[in-house]
Amino acid sequence: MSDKLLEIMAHKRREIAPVLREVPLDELRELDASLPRPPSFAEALRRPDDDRLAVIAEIKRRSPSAGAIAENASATEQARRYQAAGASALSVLTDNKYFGGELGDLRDVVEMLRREPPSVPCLRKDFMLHPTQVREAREAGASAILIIVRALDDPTIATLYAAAQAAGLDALFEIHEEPELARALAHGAKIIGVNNRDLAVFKTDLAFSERLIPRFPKNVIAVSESGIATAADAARARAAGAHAILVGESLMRAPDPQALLQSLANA
Ligand SMILES: O=P(O)(O)OC[C@@H](O)[C@@H](O)c1c[nH]c2ccccc12
Repeated sequence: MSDKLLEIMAHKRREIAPVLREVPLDELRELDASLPRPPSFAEALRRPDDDRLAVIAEIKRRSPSAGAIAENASATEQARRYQAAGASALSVLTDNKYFGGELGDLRDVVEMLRREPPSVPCLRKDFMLHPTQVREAREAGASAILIIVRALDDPTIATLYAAAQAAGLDALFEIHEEPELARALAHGAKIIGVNNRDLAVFKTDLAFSERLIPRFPKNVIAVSESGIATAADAARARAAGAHAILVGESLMRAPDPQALLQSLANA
């Protein structure tokens, strides 16, 4: 694990310590049954029959690699733009210290999307460690959580995935290198994203997607994440076999995010 990822995970562990408690699977099942059903993340990502790439559009104010991106962006305003451009799903950063987001952003975006259709599924983008965070995600109205394989041991991944399934949430398993693909598959991952960003040096390289996505079993939904800024990048991800791309920084910085999103989807 890179130093930065280790640092972030250590911070996350301290941050959530005060709210940690045991969360039985039955409690998550009851919670799921008591709340409105969120739209399906997995369904939204399967390549539609017109063969366009699904775009997961991310709301991210800053990052350790880029620094400030759009510090004062309104999450709901940005979500409206993505929705209007036909984003298949949204990714909402809820980590505050490193990414400038909060759980309230996810709540606000979900609420806006409920009031103003069409509904779009949301991924809670955060560093998941414990079922308490899964519970928070479901309460906020997320459709999916992120499981970063290289940041977690296998028992923790199993616990998180079981919690997500009990809560009615999909999980995006994030990998970066070959051994993590085997680990994700051993857990029964149905949606796997290749992070093109090497967290050790913060450089992005689409070659990671090109190497790994062709090794996915056919029934797995493939996502290419990070470093996608142009239609040519999106076309590379698509040629590698990606059903979906996850795009943050370039959409947050774009003067016209709708036009960029559409050009990526049509690449
Ligand atoms: O801004 P980019 O390069 O388009 O990348 C988006 C997304 O892939 C990136 O934000 C990301 C990938 N994995 C993460 C894990 C946590 C936080 C953020 C991320």
